Amino acid sequence: MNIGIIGAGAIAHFLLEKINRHRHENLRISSVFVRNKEKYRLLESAYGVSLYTDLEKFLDSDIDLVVETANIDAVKTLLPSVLKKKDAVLISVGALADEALLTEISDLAHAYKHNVHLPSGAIGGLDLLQNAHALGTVTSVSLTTRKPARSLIEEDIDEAKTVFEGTAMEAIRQFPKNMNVSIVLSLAGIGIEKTSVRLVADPHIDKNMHHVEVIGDFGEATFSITNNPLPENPKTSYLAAMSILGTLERIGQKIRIGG
Ligand SMILES: NC(=O)C1=CN([C@@H]2O[C@H](COP(=O)(O)OP(=O)(O)OC[C@H]3O[C@@H](n4cnc5c(N)ncnc54)[C@H](OP(=O)(O)O)[C@@H]3O)[C@@H](O)[C@H]2O)C=CC1
Ligand SMILES: O=C([O-])CC(=O)C(=O)O
Repeated sequence: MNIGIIGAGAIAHFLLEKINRHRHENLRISSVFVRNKEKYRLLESAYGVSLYTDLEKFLDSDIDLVVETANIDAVKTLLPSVLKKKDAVLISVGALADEALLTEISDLAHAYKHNVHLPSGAIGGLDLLQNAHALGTVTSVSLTTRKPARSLIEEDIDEAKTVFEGTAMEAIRQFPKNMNVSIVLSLAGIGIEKTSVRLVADPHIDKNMHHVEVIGDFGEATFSITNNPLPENPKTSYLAAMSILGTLERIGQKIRIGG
């Protein structure tokens, strides 16, 4: 499968390394959509990709699918055009907290017969949550995220501090680079207004920690992960980048686990 990536930051570099540098058996990144070609010129020789600043030319290049690794604004402005021509994988899932965009995306995906894949990102347990929610019997979903203080706030603190407590909707508004996990969790479960979130800035940790609690008729489930950060962007967990690779590998499979 030939892939086009939007964005060329920490996650994009992870994918270029794992797919192109290590010569992935079934995947190849051939096109990268950027805002500034000069800034990313080295990618062409390092990974054998072509850079594009023109979205239509990028979409008409030799790609089967588009992977977004940019940010929420890029999803809002670019995804509608992408879906008219290609399937898409999104990591800045927080964009879909915007109900109007979610409806537009869903309508376009149906009209143009394209799929939108949302990787689980820096968390897990979404299969359980989706199954438990199938009959509408999940009563509570909560997420507690702890990140190194410097990823969340500028002030120096000595003790862990709750910097946000509220709904996933408000969490992604206030922390668009850190709370995408809360939106994929909401979409898999009971929704953006009902999923509760606590975000803690902790000066004593160097990993991104997520703790999910789900309660419903099925019983109760908890899921905790301590994520190593991506060196190029410590706000972003290594697993988030890996989850895109996992999603891409599963797209072509005939036997799907937990699907
Ligand atoms: N779902 C999840 O669990 C997670 C989601 N994320 C999200 O993934 C996204 C990528 O993360 P990461 O790689 O660490 O981020 P980086 O900041 O390292 O990289 C972002 C890249 O996107 C580019 N970019 C921004 N806007 C556009 C645009 N309109 N068109 C083309 N390129 C653009 C930037 O380029 P430029 O040089 O032009 O600024 C940069 O190259 C972020 O939105 C992050 O919040 C991260 C972790 C977990
Ligand atoms: O990478 C993480 O741990 C989570 C993150 O930034 C996000 O969800 O936006």
